[in-house]
Amino acid sequence: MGKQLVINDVTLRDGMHAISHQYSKEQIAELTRLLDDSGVDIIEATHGDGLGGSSIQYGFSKETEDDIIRTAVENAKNAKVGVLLLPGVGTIEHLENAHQLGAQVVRVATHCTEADVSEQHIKAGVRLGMDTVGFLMMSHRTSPENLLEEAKKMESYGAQTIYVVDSAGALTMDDVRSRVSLFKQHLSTKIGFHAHNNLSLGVANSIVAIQEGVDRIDASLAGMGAGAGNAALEQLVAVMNRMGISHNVDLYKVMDAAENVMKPMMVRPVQIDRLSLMLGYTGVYSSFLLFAERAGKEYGVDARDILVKIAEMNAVGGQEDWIIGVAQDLAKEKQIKRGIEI
Ligand SMILES: C[C@H](O)CC(=O)C(=O)O
Ligand SMILES: [Mn+2]
Repeated sequence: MGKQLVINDVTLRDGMHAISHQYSKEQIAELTRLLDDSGVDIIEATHGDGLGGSSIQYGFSKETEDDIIRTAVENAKNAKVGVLLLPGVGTIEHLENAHQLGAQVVRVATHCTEADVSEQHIKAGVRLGMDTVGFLMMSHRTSPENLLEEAKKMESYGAQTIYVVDSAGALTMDDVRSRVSLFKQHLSTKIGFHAHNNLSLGVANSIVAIQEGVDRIDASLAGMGAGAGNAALEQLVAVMNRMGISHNVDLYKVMDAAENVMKPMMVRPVQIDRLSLMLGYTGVYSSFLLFAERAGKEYGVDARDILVKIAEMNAVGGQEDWIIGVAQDLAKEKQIKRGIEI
């Protein structure tokens, strides 16, 4: 536990999902200053779905991509600013632009069984001299052995760090242990872990990952992130302090930032409620939460039933539009049943 853990904050990227990508420049500036002053090592700032994410499919962000990155870069004195890139949503041109604006870290994210689509983007990150990370999303949807095979592809493209990403907050502690320990045994890259708190395991799973030897951990102020949020930075730091795990973050500063600044900014409280719990329970992508909630209200159906169907369909990020179709089908079924009852 002696080594210094790198904290990659995602308040300004995963947190974008929780605010429907509507942070203002002023909010981005304030949160960046607080995070930077607290000692986090990396501040990731983009649309929730990464570079190029601002669109009808994922939802438009309030500020432009350039303004989000520029504002974070201007306000971070010590921390590196990072960006997320999903090949196909974002392009190498987006990455070159982000790099020009001062981003130093790129995390190239693919579904856990599709690492091969990351080759060009990882190579581009390396060519630009960026700290280049492979990010294997929805890691619960494949076996630890297969996840390792996908990670090896990212390693062969030049990724310097590779993440186990629990996008649905569906991994249990043993699931995290088995995945991270295989990475540790067989990869020569650094390793990271990204949690979601849907099953209330965000901090616990992060600690298991640290015990298994990860080098980087993601967290966000008050857990600000998709679904029930990520591992809450202030909670994680408190636990790490109790366990003697080395890191650079000041506990009081992140406690104050979470309580005084982050929580009042939340539009919908980031919490474990029946719908976010259902994401972890069924293994659905956390960023589907607000889409399912809206569709449930609009079509008069239980949003939990939408998530059950979406899980059966094995939906992945980018298939947000399926949610509307499922809600319409459920509404029709409900009408038919009512008709029969009448
Ligand atoms: C695009 C996703 O929001 C990336 C992420 O944070 C996850 O899969 O979890
Ligand atoms: Mn996430």
